[in-house]
Amino acid sequence: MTVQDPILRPSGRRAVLIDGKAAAEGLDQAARAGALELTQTLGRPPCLAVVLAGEDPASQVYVRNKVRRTESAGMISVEHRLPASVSQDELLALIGRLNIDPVVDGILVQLPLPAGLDAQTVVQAIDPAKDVDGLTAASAGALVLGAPGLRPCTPAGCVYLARQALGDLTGRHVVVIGRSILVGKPAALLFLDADCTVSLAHSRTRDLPALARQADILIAAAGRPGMVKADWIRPGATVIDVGINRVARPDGSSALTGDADYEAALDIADFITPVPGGVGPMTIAMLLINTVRACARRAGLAIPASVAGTGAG
Ligand SMILES: NC(=O)C1=CN([C@@H]2O[C@H](COP(=O)(O)OP(=O)(O)OC[C@H]3O[C@@H](n4cnc5c(N)ncnc54)[C@H](OP(=O)(O)O)[C@@H]3O)[C@@H](O)[C@H]2O)C=CC1
Ligand SMILES: Nc1nc(=O)c2c([nH]1)NC[C@@H]1CN(c3ccc(C(=O)N[C@@H](CCC(=O)O)C(=O)O)cc3)C=[N+]21
Ligand SMILES: [Mg+2]
Repeated sequence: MTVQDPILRPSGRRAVLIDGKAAAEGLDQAARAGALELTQTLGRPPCLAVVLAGEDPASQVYVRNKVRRTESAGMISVEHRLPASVSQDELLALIGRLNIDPVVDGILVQLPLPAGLDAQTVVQAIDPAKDVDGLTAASAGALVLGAPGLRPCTPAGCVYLARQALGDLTGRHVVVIGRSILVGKPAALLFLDADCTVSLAHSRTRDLPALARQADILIAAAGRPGMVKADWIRPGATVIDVGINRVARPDGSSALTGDADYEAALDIADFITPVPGGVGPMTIAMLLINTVRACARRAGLAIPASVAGTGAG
């Protein structure tokens, strides 16, 4: 009898990649169909306003992608670029104008904000009806209560990809690493809503590798490249890697990498999301879906059938 390495999958089969880019393209098409329907009913397309303060290069890349995909889904994108020196009051005044602008359906304030600005104050100024990031107190409260509302995009993307790999998620143990307001905390609530058993881990969690090994679905959202080692993963688990880390390569160029030791994880997990091409594209897809939903709700119309089953909430 040969003794199997308890970690390595006996068959030697490698994990199946969950293709977030393909899933996101499907959702973009759904958003496009919904946007077209609303355009015909309302006589104007759904509109997303993106507020970008400062010059953070990563934020500029994301915002460019958001604008491009919003427009190719047949929606209007209005970009508001402000200098890093913008005052809190100027930013709040802009939010106030966007809140009362009848043709603006969604408002996204790109985070992080430059030093000196208080992100919570600015985000909480957004009209909850236009809160396509799902970050206002009203949206967070609706998520806790299980009431209808706009759900945070990245966590909604994680649930969507987990369902794509596994189907029904009932009873699965989900371990979320990271408790931020943007990702970890709402991800825990959304998986709870999907009838999973959820553990929410963070930097003070004791023996995180042992907890992670209990996960059927491991959500890595700590922002620590390569943190999730092979022996943190239960053989056959699903790994959803939210981390977006830019790391320097020996030749001086830079590469994008997630929070999992990806190459090693391929031998242990059954399903894994790559970085890039995993959760990242899904975040933008859910933003487009939320913009369609916000537009329909604001107009008192039913959510278009093409997007009704796609997002969360
Ligand atoms: N794919 C996408 O669309 C998106 C990707 N991201 C990426 O996801 C990652 C997380 O983002 P975000 O939530 O905003 O980050 P934050 O820095 O706001 O939060 C990180 C969380 O991870 C926890 N953490 C950090 N280090 C450890 C550790 N060693 N062990 C356990 N927990 C740890 C922190 O714990 P504590 O609270 O105790 O400090 C904190 O709760 C980043 O890489 C970010 O770039 C973010 C948004 C969207
Ligand atoms: N208010 C707010 N809402 C956000 O949702 C928000 C934010 N602020 N601040 C920053 C984070 C990060 N984020 C990403 C979105 C898309 C990709 C994405 O498309 N990534 C591509 C690669 C992009 C690249 O090459 O850099 C991929 O993973 O394949 C990544 C990360 C949204 N965030
Ligand atoms: Mg297996």
